[in-house]
Amino acid sequence: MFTGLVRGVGTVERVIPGAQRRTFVIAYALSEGDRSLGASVAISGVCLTVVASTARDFTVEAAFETLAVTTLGDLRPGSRVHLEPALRLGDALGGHLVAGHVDGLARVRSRVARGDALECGSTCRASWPATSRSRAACVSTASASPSTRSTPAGSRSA
Ligand SMILES: Cc1nc2c(=O)[nH]c(=O)nc-2n(C[C@H](O)[C@H](O)[C@H](O)CO)c1C
Repeated sequence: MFTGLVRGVGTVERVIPGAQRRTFVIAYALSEGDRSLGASVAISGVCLTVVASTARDFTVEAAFETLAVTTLGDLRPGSRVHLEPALRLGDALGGHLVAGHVDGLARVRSRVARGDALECGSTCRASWPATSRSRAACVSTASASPSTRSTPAGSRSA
């Protein structure tokens, strides 16, 4: 589980294509506990598993289904990604509980600066789950750091 509060920005160093998945090497010094093999990390809001790590970078793999419903397939060497290690028992929640399981894509229709906040209007696809589908237009606001929290992380223009 995650809070949705971004803890850092990593840079994609390498993208390795595969038949059923894509591998990303991300430059970012996760703490030792957060980069152990099998640890979950939210990469721009998408929960992935660490499959290799060093003191300066770590590696994750996105399966074809993950690539189909997120923006991860757009990542190239040099792309920047939002990072959040998984919550541990006892951590302060801070934000809210987020699973990191992305449902689908939305198209951002508008971006309006409102003081410190950025209001984004987006259109959800009909294929979204019923709970989301009932809201044909979603509007989200973020009161801090508009550039990192303005749109649903991991979503791509539909
Ligand atoms: C823990 C985890 N690890 C991976 C992974 O290593 N690679 C992958 O492709 N998908 C993983 N997932 C599921 C994704 O979070 C999920 O497929 C996306 O959020 C899209 O729903 C999860 C939940």
